[in-house]
Amino acid sequence: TKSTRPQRLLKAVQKHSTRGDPQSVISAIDHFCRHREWAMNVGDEKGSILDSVVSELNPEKVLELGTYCGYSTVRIARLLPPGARLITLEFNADYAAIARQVIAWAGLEDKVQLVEGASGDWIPRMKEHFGIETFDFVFLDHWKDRYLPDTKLMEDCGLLRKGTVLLADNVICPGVPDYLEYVRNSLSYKSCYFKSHLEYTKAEDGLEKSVFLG
Ligand SMILES: Cc1ccc(Cc2cc(O)c(O)c(C(=O)NC/C=C/[C@H]3O[C@@H](n4cnc5c(N)ncnc54)[C@H](O)[C@@H]3O)c2)cc1
Ligand SMILES: [Mg+2]
Repeated sequence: TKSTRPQRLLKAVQKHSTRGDPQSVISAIDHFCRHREWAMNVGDEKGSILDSVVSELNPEKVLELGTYCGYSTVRIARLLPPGARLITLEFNADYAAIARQVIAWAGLEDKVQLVEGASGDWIPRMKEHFGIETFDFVFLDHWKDRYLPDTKLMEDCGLLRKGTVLLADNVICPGVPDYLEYVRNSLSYKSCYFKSHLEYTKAEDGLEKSVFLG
């Protein structure tokens, strides 16, 4: 039977990158998406902005919503200090299976916990199941109509603390108008927009960085 795009992306990683070398995995995926098949990874341009936000923050506890093939998981985890942990949620079993192999190939499985399930089910269980008090950094890149409800759910579950940084992908394309309106107008957030482009294209897109003020 015909392979899927994530399966072909994984093959490209295994063929064109070095096991245990996260940067080569990132470059292999970007090359595949630019020259073979576009895929909805945050990409190299927005990825550099993601890198700078993570490097500046040096987070211990990270949550990623929407793993897909694990590209941004690898980008974030490669920058985390020893002992830091990234929990990434993915409810599509096929994507989760590919992402696990990409993360393992990059040699980052010790820093990453991929949880197969829906954000709405797992956010309320973070404390009792993973012993998480609060997150230092959250990367939102899942279905766009879930950004706002999941942000409110994280607030309600006490998972955000003064200074927690939320970074949201695709705030222009596909766009997340309800989420943007919320974080830009709420007194509980200090928000700013990083203008960029939709991965591997010339279309405008960007990341919204929102600091929770408590
Ligand atoms: C019009 C238009 C269409 C597409 C684009 C291009 C474009 C560019 C982008 O960077 C994009 O991120 C997207 C995009 O749609 N991303 C959605 C990403 C979902 C992944 O997350 C998973 N997931 C979704 N909801 C949940 C959930 N609750 N709990 C756990 N996992 C979830 C899914 O299983 C997928 O693994 C699209 C641009 C413009
Ligand atoms: Mg995205």
